Amino acid sequence: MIYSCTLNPSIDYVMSVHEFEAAGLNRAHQTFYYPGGKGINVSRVMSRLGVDTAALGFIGGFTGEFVKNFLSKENVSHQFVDTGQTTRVNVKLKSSNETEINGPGPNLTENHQQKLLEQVRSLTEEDTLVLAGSVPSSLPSDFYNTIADICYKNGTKFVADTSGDALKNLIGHPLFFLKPNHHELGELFSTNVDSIDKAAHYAAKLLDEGVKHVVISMGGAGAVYVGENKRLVANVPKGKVKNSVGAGDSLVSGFIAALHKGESVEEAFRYGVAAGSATAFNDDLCERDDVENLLNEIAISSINEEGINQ
Ligand SMILES: Nc1ncnc2c1ncn2[C@@H]1O[C@H](COP(=O)(O)OP(=O)(O)OP(=O)(O)O)[C@@H](O)[C@H]1O
Ligand SMILES: O=P(O)(O)OC[C@@]1(O)O[C@H](CO)[C@@H](O)[C@@H]1O
Repeated sequence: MIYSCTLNPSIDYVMSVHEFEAAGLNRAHQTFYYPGGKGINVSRVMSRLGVDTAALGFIGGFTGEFVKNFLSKENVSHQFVDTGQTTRVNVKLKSSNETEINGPGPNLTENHQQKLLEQVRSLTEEDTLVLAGSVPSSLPSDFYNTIADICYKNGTKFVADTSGDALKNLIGHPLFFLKPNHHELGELFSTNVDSIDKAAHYAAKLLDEGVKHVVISMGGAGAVYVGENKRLVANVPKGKVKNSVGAGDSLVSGFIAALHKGESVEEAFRYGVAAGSATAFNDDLCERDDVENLLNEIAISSINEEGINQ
């Protein structure tokens, strides 16, 4: 089973405003409410792609009820630890560009933490855990590492999608899959990753640190895969970007879902990029048909010492 874990879920309140004016009264012409948080997005996409999944994490209050009901309606299983505190609402403001305001997290006690860690301890080598998103400030800063260590001990495949210190502290742990975007990769190595070659170069360093599969997403500029004896590059399909929220999570989900179905690394990479773009071209997260309709538009080439090999 593929589990996701979201330490800091949300309701994503999406507001579209024609011409946003800071410090003025703006009226939205369209609004949506979605369950949010990176792990939850991974599970929603996973389920749409036909792979069994369950969402773990911390949730509470009336907003938490909304998230749970929404997931249940979509047939996404969930086993959240109840915090008794209102899950945050993250504002996604769409106008000529996108502005996000993400709320803080809940106050999580030792008891909450132990309940979640107990669930992680019950996973086996048959399972994959995708831990994704920010760490509420009430948790120890090495909480990702604690979960990574439990997974390593139990043979559970561990996938992480986070940034900043949580990402930095994880380096050196054996990870099954990591998908930083090129900015996050640059931050890790204190450099500017502004080309496919540089992305492949620094992604390979993550392999040396024990990561099995690395994908570097570069927004509209393509994506790079680096794994054992393999370096690949993908273009992204052309289309009108409506929503970048959850595009990275969709890539993670598509890649894991395809590998889980027994696809090759090349096909899983293509599937992941298609899922990312299908979400970018949609108001909500991608549907399976949207993803599969884009597969033909994505070319995968290998990168060798001399550059890209068509
Ligand atoms: N302009 C674009 N055109 C087509 N696809 C895109 C575009 N921007 C993003 N995508 C799709 O979304 C994927 C993830 O994008 P990006 O590199 O922005 O990741 P991210 O920063 O992790 O995303 P997020 O904004 O969800 O956090 C890309 O690999 C691609 O598939
Ligand atoms: O505050 P975090 O945990 O870093 O990110 C949370 C978030 O922005 O990430 C998802 C998109 O990737 C959204 O659904 C959600 O609102």
